[in-house]
Amino acid sequence: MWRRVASVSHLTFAHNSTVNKNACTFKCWEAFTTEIPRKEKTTYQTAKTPFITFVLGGPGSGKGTQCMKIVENFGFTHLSAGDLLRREIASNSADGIMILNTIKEGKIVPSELTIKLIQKEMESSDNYKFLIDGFPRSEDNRKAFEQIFGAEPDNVLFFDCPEDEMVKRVLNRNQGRVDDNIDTIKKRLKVFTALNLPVVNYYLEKGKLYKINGVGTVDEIYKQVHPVFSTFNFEKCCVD
Ligand SMILES: Nc1ncnc2c1ncn2[C@@H]1O[C@H](COP(=O)(O)OP(=O)(O)O)[C@@H](O)[C@H]1O
Ligand SMILES: Nc1ccn([C@@H]2O[C@H](COP(=O)(O)OP(=O)(O)O)[C@@H](O)[C@H]2O)c(=O)n1
Ligand SMILES: [Mg+2]
Repeated sequence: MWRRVASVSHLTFAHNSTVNKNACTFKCWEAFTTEIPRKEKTTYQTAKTPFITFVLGGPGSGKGTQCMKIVENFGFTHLSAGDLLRREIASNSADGIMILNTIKEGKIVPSELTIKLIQKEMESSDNYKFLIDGFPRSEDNRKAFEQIFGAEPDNVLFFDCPEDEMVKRVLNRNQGRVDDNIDTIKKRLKVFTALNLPVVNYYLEKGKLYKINGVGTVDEIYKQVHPVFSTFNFEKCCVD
């Protein structure tokens, strides 16, 4: 039932969310009903079960903003695929120019490259709760992740936001991004509809999708997000 993935060696992956949830519940029980000797605590911390949430939504739908609030409240590590790719451009890596051109065109960077960056961050993290923001952006992203990690996300958030609202937000974002201009936004919206919505539908059919109304104030939207995670009792059981 459990599989250890060699490349993410400090994390133990479960095959489905039920198993993961039960593992977490068990740890809560353990932590609050027994005096745990130091040795057992160490064992628990080295055999962590990762909890993975994919965060999906169109450009400007509020993914990054809501991720910050989830991090504050539940102690997740936030991995934004776009931020990791932009960091790769800034580091003048061999792939930097290709990534820059792809982002300028609003297209999707080859899956293996994005996954390699995500994987590196997960490997170097002591945490086991990960928000993977802006990924998977295509069925190819999704399938490649499953193949490389041998795991699926525990749950998936989808911020549903009308196009005119997303365009307005992106044009006001002021982060100096090469893709936050009207020409690239139009391309990104087309890519979102053609390539990302099939991923959203895939997780909807699997019963893993939490569709969030992305219109309203940040706090109003977060009110819908909080219950998705509070059911897992992270605040109590998952203090690192
Ligand atoms: N609920 C909201 N209402 C208005 N503006 C928002 C809201 N949520 C986020 N923003 C702003 O919209 C822009 C895009 O948000 P961001 O979180 O970066 O979205 P995404 O990561 O989905 O592209 C940012 O400038 C952010 O401050
Ligand atoms: N999985 C991903 C995520 C982002 N990207 C690229 O990075 C760009 C910016 O992604 P982002 O997630 O930072 O964008 P927002 O939705 O936050 O505006 C995308 O438009 C793609 O060009 C990608 O190729 N593959
Ligand atoms: Mg973002």
